[in-house]
Amino acid sequence: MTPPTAKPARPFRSVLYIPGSKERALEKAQGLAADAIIFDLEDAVAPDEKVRAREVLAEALRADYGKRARIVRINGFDTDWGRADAAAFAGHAGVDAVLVPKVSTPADLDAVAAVVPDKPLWAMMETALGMLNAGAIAAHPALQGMVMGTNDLAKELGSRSRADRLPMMAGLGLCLLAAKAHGRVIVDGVFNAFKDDEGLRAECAQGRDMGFDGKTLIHPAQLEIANAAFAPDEAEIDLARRQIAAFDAALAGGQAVAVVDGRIVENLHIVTARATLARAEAIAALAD
Ligand SMILES: CC(C)(COP(=O)(O)OP(=O)(O)OC[C@H]1O[C@@H](n2cnc3c(N)ncnc32)[C@H](O)[C@@H]1OP(=O)(O)O)[C@@H](O)C(=O)NCCC(=O)NCCSC(=O)C[C@H](O)C(=O)O
Ligand SMILES: [Mg+2]
Repeated sequence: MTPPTAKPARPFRSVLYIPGSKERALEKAQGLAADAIIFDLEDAVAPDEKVRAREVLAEALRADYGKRARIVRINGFDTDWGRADAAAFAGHAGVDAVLVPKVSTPADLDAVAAVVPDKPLWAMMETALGMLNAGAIAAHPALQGMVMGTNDLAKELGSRSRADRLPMMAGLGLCLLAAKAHGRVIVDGVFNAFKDDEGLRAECAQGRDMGFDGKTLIHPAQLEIANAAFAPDEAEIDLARRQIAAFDAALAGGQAVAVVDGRIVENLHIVTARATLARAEAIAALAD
């Protein structure tokens, strides 16, 4: 069975990691303004806690998380826990997708898909080999989304942390191209300094400019900034509406080009304008 992997219309502006071992945080997340939650069994859970966290999470996911997408990050299949994690959440009604860490080749996804044939998979993009194979990974039939793992990538590269993320750009760009080419969701990596709002705002703006669908987060205090950064603002919505109206009028007059605010508007710009309005509607629908 191949699970449906077409890019969902739902927004993924804010994707919050929650350690699977933290009951209080698991409960709190039911009321947080996250578009999606990554329930983590991998790096946020200590080795001695892995088995308990799996059991805690399987129970916690029976609760109502509303419209938030529920994604479980399992341990790798090269660890003592990965296969049992996958088996525990295959067929679990409270799980929308399974996130596979450190995906380097499509074969890493094949192995998990064999154990979890009923769920879409997401891939952590965080190894150098994964960057080089991004196109083949994005093309995998079970894949729905990609998550940048910029901490692990920096570790592999031996790069330094910079505000402009210059050392990350090749990897971010390769994964973006791959995700867009195959119609997958792609969300940016975490911003570790979770008390630095200005730094987070700048990194969200950069990610949005590049074309990411949203940002992964590590603390509830980061939600509002990501939700705002990855939503179309009033000016973008207004421009999209005016572009569509002007283009329709141009077409009615037998023209294929309109001009709005001194810039040309052609068919391709209307595709973007309609996508902006659709994103705004999908965000509004979350509140219904
Ligand atoms: C970073 C933290 C360790 C901070 O924890 P803490 O000091 O407890 O924070 P606060 O006291 O400010 O917490 C306030 C309340 O918020 C709740 N809380 C905290 N974090 C979360 C969360 N992530 N989700 C839901 N709720 C959360 C606390 O329970 C408090 O609630 P209350 O009791 O009602 O006051 C901590 O935030 C944390 O553990 N964050 C997640 C870290 C994590 O998941 N890391 C792994 C993912 S990052 C990664 O691996 C990326 C990738 O693989 C890569 O390579 O880059
Ligand atoms: Mg990682």
